[in-house]
Amino acid sequence: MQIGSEKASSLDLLSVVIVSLSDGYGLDSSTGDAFVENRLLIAVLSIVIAVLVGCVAIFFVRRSSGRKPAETPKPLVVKTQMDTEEDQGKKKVTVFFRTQTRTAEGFAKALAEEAKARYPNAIFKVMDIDEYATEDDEYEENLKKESLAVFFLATYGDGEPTDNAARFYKWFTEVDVVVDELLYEQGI
Ligand SMILES: Cc1cc2nc3c(=O)[nH]c(=O)nc-3n(C[C@H](O)[C@H](O)[C@H](O)COP(=O)(O)O)c2cc1C
Repeated sequence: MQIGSEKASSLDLLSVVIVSLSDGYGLDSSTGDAFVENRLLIAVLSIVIAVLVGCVAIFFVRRSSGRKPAETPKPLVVKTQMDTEEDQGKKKVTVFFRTQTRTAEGFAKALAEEAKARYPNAIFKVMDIDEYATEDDEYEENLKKESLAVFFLATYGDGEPTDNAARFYKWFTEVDVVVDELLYEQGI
């Protein structure tokens, strides 16, 4: 080790520290000596590690710079068979049911099956009236889109609607009053 005459390398400095530490803490002096003797090996290992770290860094930098910015996903528009058929100008017929013990549902499905077989140019759909709309306004909005609507509605008590039709029944009777008033005003 030549400190003073030539500029000391960092390995020289490390050797001095390890030798003095091994002396100072009463460690086996061979530890420090072994380090000093294997300086070349340590130097080579340090270079190899530095090169490896550099390669890994370059790899990550290239990978991140090569990545395209995330594109905003386009809304997925899937045309259902129903949409396509509607585009072709087919009539849309919905068979509604309201039921307590499923008799009306059975009738609605039977009618739709029979009608499908007889009228291939129309689209038939069977639907629980309770699932047709979530808001009252939607009944009118959706019904306007139907070419034809058929209702199988079971009644209970004194001609009262079933539980699953209470909301539709309320809307329908209110609309009925409005329609009656309009007809009355027009003298019909
Ligand atoms: C307790 C009870 C009350 C009924 N009340 C009426 C009624 O007020 N008016 C009516 O037309 N039918 C009434 N029905 C007949 C049902 O509407 C009929 O059985 C219907 O097919 C039942 O349909 P669902 O199985 O789809 O619920 C009543 C039936 C039961 C069992």
